[in-house]
Amino acid sequence: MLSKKMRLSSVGVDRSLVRGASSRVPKERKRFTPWLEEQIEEGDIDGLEWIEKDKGIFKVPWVRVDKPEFVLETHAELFKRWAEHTGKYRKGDQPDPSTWKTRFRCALRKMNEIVEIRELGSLEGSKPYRAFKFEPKLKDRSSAFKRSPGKRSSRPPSLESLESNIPSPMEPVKGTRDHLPLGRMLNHLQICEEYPQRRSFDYRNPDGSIIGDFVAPVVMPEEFSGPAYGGTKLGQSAQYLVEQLSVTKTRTGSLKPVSICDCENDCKADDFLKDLLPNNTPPPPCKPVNNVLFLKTHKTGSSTVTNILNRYGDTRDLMFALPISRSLYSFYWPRPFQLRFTQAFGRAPNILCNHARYNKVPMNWLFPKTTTRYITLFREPTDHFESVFNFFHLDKRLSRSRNKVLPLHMFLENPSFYLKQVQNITGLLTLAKNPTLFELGLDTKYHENLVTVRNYIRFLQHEFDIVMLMEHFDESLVLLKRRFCWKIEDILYFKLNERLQKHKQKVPSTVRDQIKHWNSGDVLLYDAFNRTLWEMIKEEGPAFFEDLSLFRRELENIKTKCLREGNFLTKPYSGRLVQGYAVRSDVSKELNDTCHKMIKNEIPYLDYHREKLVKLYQTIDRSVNRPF
Ligand SMILES: Nc1ncnc2c1ncn2[C@@H]1O[C@H](COP(=O)(O)OS(=O)(=O)O)[C@@H](OP(=O)(O)O)[C@H]1O
Repeated sequence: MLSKKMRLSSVGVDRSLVRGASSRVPKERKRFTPWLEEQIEEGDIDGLEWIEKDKGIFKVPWVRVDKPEFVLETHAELFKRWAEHTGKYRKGDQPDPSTWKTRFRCALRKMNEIVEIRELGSLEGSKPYRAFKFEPKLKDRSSAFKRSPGKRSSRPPSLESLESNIPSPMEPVKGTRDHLPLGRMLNHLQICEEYPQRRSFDYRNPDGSIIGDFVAPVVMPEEFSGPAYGGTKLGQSAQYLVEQLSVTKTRTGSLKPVSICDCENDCKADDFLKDLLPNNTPPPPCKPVNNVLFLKTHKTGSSTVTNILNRYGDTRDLMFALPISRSLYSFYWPRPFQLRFTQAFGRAPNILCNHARYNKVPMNWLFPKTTTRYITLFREPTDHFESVFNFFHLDKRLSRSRNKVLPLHMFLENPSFYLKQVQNITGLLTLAKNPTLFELGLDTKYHENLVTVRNYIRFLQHEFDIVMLMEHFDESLVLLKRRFCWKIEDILYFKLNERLQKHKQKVPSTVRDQIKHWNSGDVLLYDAFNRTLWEMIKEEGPAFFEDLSLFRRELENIKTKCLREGNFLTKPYSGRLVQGYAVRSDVSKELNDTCHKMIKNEIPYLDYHREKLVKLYQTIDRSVNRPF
C-alpha cells in the first residue's frame, strides 16, 4: 500500500478539500477504493480502522440510522464525507444520513476489489460494525494467476488461492438490466470502466417491447485458468458470445434500444428502503427468484428437482440454458462446464438444471452470483454410493474382463487397486470416489487431502445459496420455497427415477463403513451441509413447519388427482428401467397439463424446451422482419 503522503500527492488532492471544507466539491475526484483507504489511514473517524492492515481487512462503523443511539455527527461522518467528495452533498444542504449511507453502501458494493467478510463483522453491541477486505485489483490478480512456463505447482490449492483466482469483476450490479445499442457497446465499456462488472443488455422493438437481451462482460481479462476450475479462458468465451451477438443482430434486423446504462445510478431500491424504513415497517413483499443455477448431481433425486425447475421456468417462459448439441442431454458432463457447451441465444438464460460439472468462472459469468441463486442437492454418502455404483453398472466398468463383474463389496476391499487397473477413468467412472465432490468441481487428485477438501467445502458454502439433501427432500423444498418467494404449487413433485426394489442392494454395516472410508470427502461435505440446512431451517422459525405440513398435504392431494394406481415402468435413459407413472384418464382439464409435465423426465423436457425455443425464434423473426 502507498504511504499516506504518496497517495495524497500522487492524485494531487488538496486535503482541505477532502476534509473539513465541506462546501466545495474536491477538484480531483478519487475512486472509491483509494478514497476509503485514505479515510482509514487518517484514523479520525471513530470505529473506522484496520483489523488486519497487512491483509487489507478493516472495519466500518455501522449504526442503523433509525436507532436511538445513532448520532449524526459521529455515525454518519464517513458517509457524509463520501457524499461531499462526490459532490452529492454541500454545506448548507439538509443533512440526509440515510441517503449518504445508501450511496456509500452502493459504492462499496460496486467495488469488486472490496469484499465483505461477514463473519468478522458484528452488528450487535454498542459499536456495531461491518468488516471488509481490500482485494488485489483485477490486473494484479490476473498476472499473479499466470504461471511461469514450466513451473507447475503440485501443491493443492488453498481456499485463498481458489477464491483469489476468481475474477469477481465478472459479477454484475445487483438486479440491473441495461439497455444499450450494439454500436455503443464499446462506449459503454469505457463508461463503466470504473465499475468493472458484467452486464446484461436489452434489445427492444421501437414500441419498447423487449425482443431479447444478451450478456456482455465489461472487462475481459486476457486469461483465467484456475487449477480447480478446468482452465477456462474467459477471453475466448467472451469472444464466443460476442460472435453469437453478431449473429443475433443480423438475424433480428432493425432493433432500437431505448437507453444506455448509467453506472452512477445502479443502486437497488431495496438499499434505500433498508435504511429509510423504521424498524416496525413490514418488509416489502418479496420478489420470486427466477434465476436459478441447479448443479444437478447424479443419483440424488436431482431429476425430481430438475422437473420442478423445468415446470417453474416453463410456465413463466423463462430462458433455459441448453446443451449446445441437440443430441446432448448434459453440458458435456463430466468435463468442467464451459460457456461453449451451452447454446447461445443472444439472451441471458434464467435457469440451468441439467447435468453439468461445477466450474465457477464460466458459471458465474453466465449466471451472475448477484442475480442468480445457486442450488444443489446431496445424498447421504453410503446410499448415494450404492445407487451410483449399481445404477451405472460400475461393477462392469471396473471389471477388466468382459464377462465378469466386480461387485460393490469386492471393489471396496481394495478400491485404489481396482481403479488403477482401469486405464482411463472417464465418463461415469469418475463417480467411483467421492462422487459429490467430483461433481461440485474438485479434481479427484485432491480428494485424499483433507485440508483441501475442508477448504473446498468452505468455498462451496460461499458459492451455494441452498444445498438440499435427499433425505430431507420436503424440508429442503419448503426452505427453497420460502427463500425464493415461491408458492407451494411451485414445489410439488412426484419422485422420479426410483429404481425397482429388486435393483436396490441391501448394504451390510461393514460395507457401509468401507463406503464411508473410501468416500470420506463426501462424508465431510454431507455433514457440513446437513448442519447448514438445519441452521437455515431454524432461522425460518415455527412457520416453517406449518408450511411443511401444508406442503405434504398438497403432495398427497396432487398424487390422488393426477396419478393412476398401479405399477408403471419407464426408461429415463436407454436401457434403464425405473418406476414410472401414468396420469389418470379422468384427470380434470385444469390439471391435465400439470400432471403430464410432473411426470416428464429430463430428456423429454429438454426436447420440449428446444422446440419451444425454435417457435419463439420464429415468432420473433416474423415480427421483426415484418415490413413497416
Ligand atoms: N423426492 C425424492 N425423495 C427421495 N428420493 C428420491 C426423490 N426423488 C428421487 N429420488 C431418488 O433419487 C434417485 C434418482 O436420482 P437422480 O434423479 O438424481 O438420478 S439421475 O442421476 O438423474 O439418473 C433414485 O434413488 P435410487 O432409487 O436409490 O437409485 C430415486 O429413488
